Amino acid sequence: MPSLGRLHLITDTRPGRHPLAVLRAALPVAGPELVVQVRVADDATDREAYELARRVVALCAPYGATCLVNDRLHVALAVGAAGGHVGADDLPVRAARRVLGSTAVLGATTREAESAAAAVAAGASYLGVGPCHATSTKTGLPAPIGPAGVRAVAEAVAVPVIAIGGVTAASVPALRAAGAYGVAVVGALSGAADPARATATLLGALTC
Ligand SMILES: Cc1ncc(COP(=O)(O)OP(=O)(O)O)c(N)n1
Ligand SMILES: Cc1ncsc1CCOP(=O)(O)O
Ligand SMILES: [Mg+2]
Repeated sequence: MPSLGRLHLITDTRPGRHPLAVLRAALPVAGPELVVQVRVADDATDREAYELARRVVALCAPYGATCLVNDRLHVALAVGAAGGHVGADDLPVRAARRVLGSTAVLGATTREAESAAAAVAAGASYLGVGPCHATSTKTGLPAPIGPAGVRAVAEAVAVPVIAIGGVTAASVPALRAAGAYGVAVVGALSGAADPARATATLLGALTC
């Protein structure tokens, strides 16, 4: 299993956003610490997901960064991504592991200790835990769990915990202190005036 980067950049494909420009800015700064999760809107076609993922894989390779694909594991396999991420509406973790194979990176979403342990037992190699804080990027989420919720999960499992939801550089120290191995962000990089600088700031908070 490849070692996991600490900064997970989730592609922002909302109108007016520029996921590949953000990625091009982040890659030289973060290199192998960057995990790029290709996430497209639910109504995007598989072809659109494939074309974006194919480009992300090619951009990541020279920097040693990792590409994962959210939800659509057939796209992950088709583009040669390192793995995928699944949540409650996606393939169950055990089925996802069967699809991706034993050596792939497989992330699973969880927000409490019991389901976290079950996801790891089923084959998850890391956990996406949140929402930690309020976010405007995804609707319909339960209340934020905060650093205390992250701690409860991190204490229950031995795999890396990636905190997600409203994460900024300012919130990273408390999440790290709670046991998060890394963070996943959309807005903190996609909405930054200077994504390269924002990447450096987030990385600095993650690795100090
Ligand atoms: C790192 C990480 N954590 C959580 C999620 C959320 O996954 P999911 O609950 O399946 O929701 P969607 O992202 O599919 O809308 C994630 N993508 N990444
Ligand atoms: C996909 C997802 N799942 C939980 S929060 C979230 C979005 C996180 O986006 P942001 O970093 O902009 O809050
Ligand atoms: Mg999902």
